[in-house]
Amino acid sequence: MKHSHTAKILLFTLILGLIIDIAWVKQVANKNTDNSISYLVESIEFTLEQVEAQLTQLDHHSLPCSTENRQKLEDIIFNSSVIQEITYIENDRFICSDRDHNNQQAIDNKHLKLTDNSSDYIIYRATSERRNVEGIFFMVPANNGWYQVLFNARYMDFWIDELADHHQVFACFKSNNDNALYNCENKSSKHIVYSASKQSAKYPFHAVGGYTNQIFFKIWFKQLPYAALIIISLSCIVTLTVHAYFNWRHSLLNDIQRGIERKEFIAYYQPIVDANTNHWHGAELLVRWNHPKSGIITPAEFIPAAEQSGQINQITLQLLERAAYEKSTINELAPNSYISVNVTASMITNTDYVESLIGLIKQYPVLQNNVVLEFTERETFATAELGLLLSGMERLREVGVRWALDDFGTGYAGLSTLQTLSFDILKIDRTFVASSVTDAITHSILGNIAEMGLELNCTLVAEGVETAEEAEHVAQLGIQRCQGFYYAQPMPYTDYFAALKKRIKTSNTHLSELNENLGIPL
Ligand SMILES: Nc1nc2c(ncn2[C@@H]2O[C@H](COP(=O)(O)O[C@H]3[C@@H](O)[C@H](n4cnc5c(=O)[nH]c(N)nc54)O[C@@H]3COP(=O)(O)O)[C@@H](O)[C@H]2O)c(=O)[nH]1
Repeated sequence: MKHSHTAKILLFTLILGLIIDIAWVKQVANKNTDNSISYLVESIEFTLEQVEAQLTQLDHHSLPCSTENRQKLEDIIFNSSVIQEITYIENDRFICSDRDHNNQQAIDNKHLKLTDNSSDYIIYRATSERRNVEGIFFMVPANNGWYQVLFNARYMDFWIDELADHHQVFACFKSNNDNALYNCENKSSKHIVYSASKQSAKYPFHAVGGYTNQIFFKIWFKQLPYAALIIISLSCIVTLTVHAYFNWRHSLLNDIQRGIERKEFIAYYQPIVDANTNHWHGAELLVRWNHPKSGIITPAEFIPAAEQSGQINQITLQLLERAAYEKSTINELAPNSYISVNVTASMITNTDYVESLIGLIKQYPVLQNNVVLEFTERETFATAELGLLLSGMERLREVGVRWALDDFGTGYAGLSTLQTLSFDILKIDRTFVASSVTDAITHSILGNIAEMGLELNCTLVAEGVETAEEAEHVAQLGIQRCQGFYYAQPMPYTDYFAALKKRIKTSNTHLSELNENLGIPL
């Protein structure tokens, strides 16, 4: 991998890390705002509840302005640092307060305007003419009038300001008729990124809070050193991993290419067996890489890379060419047996590649009428490609190729696709075979798959048969052929040839007779 690519990945991951960090901080700040606003509303509610509780403890059977009650009002004020005065009001007149007794003074019009609704509680901010102070007036209904509690507005402003600052939000408190109890215009007027509002469940006020650009960047800068450390570390790890992966992949692809040039890819043969007679009808060729340093390498380690890079096309041609030589020897024992080779659907939609397969089969007549090509149902049959696939399959049929659908039952091919492509063989995926013995549902699915395959006039092969029980089970369902470890593991050509020979010898039958038996047509 080039250095410039490494630098680009590093830059990309750093920018991505920063974007994720900003999104994350925003997410946290939004959540924090919602919680903070709830907390602020609860704090104010708690203060008001405490005052209200003290007022309701007063003796309402006696007159609100009795000496005893006024003494209690004085005690409430004495014990509070924020309440400046409590006045009892009736018929729009001051009746008494903690200080004055029965002065019957009329309430200022300004207050009257705010107290003309019928709520249980009233809260507003105004200047007290009598006391010449600015305050928050909280009015609690009592007897036939109201207790008017005067909170020191400056103290409340300071307190709310501190709470908001501590929670890193701006906060405003407003009465329900939008009279500001705590004015935060200066703080919230500009560039609000997020705001939320919460209504008090009990008292007629609500809180609005949120954060501006300025607050957001303050929060963001505060966490930046830690975030930067994490972002830089993760970016380095991701870059190094990607770098290592591409280097590994690059050297794997180079190695595969070298393997192709030196013809290191060979086929292992796994017999395909008659479910009733145990005769070997043919074999599936499974590729192995005979690596000069690592020995035999299984397909899982190189097929995905080879398929992605397209190198699988060359490998398959080499495998078939080698199989042509091997098949000519096998023909001495079983001339009618077939070999089954894995291809991908995309190979068959590639007309040039189809022509090279045809050329190879024509070059080696031993392959004609003896080759089955199989591709997996897991590959999606895109509708646009179905036509190409069909014509590729037809072209290859002309040189005697038969078609098998691998992993049948696990993919997306619908009935109409199966009918259109008209496979000769359906290979039932091993997952259905394995659990059909123990699981009743899979058992009936396997039965249905078998029925469907037979209706489509296909020869059925059960894949992955591992036990005698599974083999018996498969035969009972009318599945004609089996493949799996119960019969034989995939093996090198020489072992396969020796095993085939041994089977023929021990059967104590004439070789010519056997050849006829082995070659049961597809
Ligand atoms: N495009 C190509 N793909 C190929 C080629 N050769 C193989 N492959 C695909 O690689 C996958 C893995 O193959 P492999 O490791 O060889 O495994 C095969 C068998 O060993 C295994 N198998 C067979 N019987 C049993 C069994 O009883 N139990 C069990 N657990 N596994 C068993 O199954 C694999 C064969 O699968 P399938 O092809 O679906 O018949 C595999 O997907 C191959 O397709 C190639 O040349 N080209």
